[in-house]
Amino acid sequence: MPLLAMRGIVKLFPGVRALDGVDLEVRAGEVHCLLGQNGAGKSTLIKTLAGAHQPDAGEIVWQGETIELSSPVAALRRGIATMYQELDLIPGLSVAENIFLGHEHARYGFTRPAVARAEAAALLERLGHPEISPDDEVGDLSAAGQQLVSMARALAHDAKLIVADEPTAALAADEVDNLFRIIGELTDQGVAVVYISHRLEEIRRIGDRVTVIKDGRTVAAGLDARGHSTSELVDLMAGRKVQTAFREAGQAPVELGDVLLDVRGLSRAGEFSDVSFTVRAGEIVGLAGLVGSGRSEVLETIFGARKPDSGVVTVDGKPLRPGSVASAVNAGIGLAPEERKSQALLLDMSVTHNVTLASLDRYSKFGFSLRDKEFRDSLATLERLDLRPIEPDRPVGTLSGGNQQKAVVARWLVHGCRVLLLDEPTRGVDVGARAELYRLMHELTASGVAVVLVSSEIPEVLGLADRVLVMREGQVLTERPAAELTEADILDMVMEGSAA
Ligand SMILES: Nc1ncnc2c1ncn2[C@@H]1O[C@H](COP(=O)(O)OP(=O)(O)OP(=O)(O)O)[C@@H](O)[C@H]1O
Repeated sequence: MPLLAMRGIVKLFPGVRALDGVDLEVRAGEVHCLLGQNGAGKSTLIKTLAGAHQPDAGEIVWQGETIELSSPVAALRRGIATMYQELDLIPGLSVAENIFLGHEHARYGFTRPAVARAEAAALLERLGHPEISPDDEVGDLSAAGQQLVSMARALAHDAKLIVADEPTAALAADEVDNLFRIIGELTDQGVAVVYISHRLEEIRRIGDRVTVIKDGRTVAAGLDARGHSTSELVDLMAGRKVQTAFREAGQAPVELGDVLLDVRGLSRAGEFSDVSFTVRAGEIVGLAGLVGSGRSEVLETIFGARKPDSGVVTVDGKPLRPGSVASAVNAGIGLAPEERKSQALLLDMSVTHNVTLASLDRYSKFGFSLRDKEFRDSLATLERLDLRPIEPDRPVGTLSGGNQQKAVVARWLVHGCRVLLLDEPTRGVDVGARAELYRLMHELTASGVAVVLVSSEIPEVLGLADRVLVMREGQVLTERPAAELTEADILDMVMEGSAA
């Protein structure tokens, strides 16, 4: 008997059939991977399982019994715990309070804080992170720390099934290893894990079986994860052949032009110090390093969103006004930031409005808005990135996570900048759309755009960049042509701090 059987699950949103009869069967003790393109319905399915969405049709059979999950607490009480993409912890509460929230011993957190603290500390120790204090406020923890609290909460509720939705997206390599170790221990104890990730190599590493969904339907159920090649899985997800090379065979190398962007001695106390590099027209410079090494802060400072304590940024030899986004944008700099929700998108506004946000003056010449042009340009870019559903008037907040990320990147592609700063552009983006993004980046550099790329996926930095700066704790450890570095070199440097 499977631990969980979801059968014929249907979920409707206004105008969208997000799930159109999905089946999923999970056994105790397995890592069951859920694969699908952006917008396929993965998050909707697991929100149904977590009690956050009520299905419009279908049944959920849990340990042989048909059940209804009326709320996340109801699911948690049954032993179904979820770690969402956007973590569902309560920032104003402490670690211990979050862990025991909704627990039948909830009184622990509130009336017997000493017991709650001791149990929370024991759970965090078991998860390999005794340095996280039960009294810390959850909102102050890093993404990895918050995820551990979610995991501790699952353990506190004796979860029999843990759903992890892209848990590694915000983690550094050593944190990923720790997470996989914990997952291994849990499955050895009979806990099942439903695992969602766009990083297919992770599925090879820890997956037992795979279910593939496409357009809200199950297209392959319970495949043996190791019995199928990555390209077979990708083809099942996409329903077509997908080429995912960083560079295409026969693609001519881009001729580099003059230095476009020059960053000299840029420092911000507590974030990064003395960062210097240049980017020539047509060049991609990659910033490798762990989450928290200062890479995003460097990009934001170049963009003027943070003011440097010292240092200068010049474009075409002209210095920018420090701390002025207007000065950076006027000089042709664009930043596609990493945290799409908090920094980049106006969630209630339409897709088109969000994509054209940076280019409004181009489209409103002579005081009237050139709606048709705006519409055509953004539609063409979004079609290339395979935005789903391709409905330009839909509020961007109703798109799936990966599709929101595509909208952020599309904004700067439509805007046509000369220096493009990309912060984790492929986070949460499926393999097919990644391949298209890589092609677009190549076209941009071929037309003379200079690109600075931050990515936590080292193969991506090595595959795309001409030169790589390796950063650790706000310092640049080394700057080398990508061809002279291997993944292992970079990992050694970012973990140990030794410059190769
Ligand atoms: N609250 C909502 N309102 C309207 N439509 C929604 C809502 N939530 C999801 N959808 C739609 O449901 C479909 C499935 O989205 P879902 O987030 O489940 O995809 P996903 O497979 O998790 O994608 P990703 O890999 O990008 O995270 C998409 O078409 C999405 O736009």
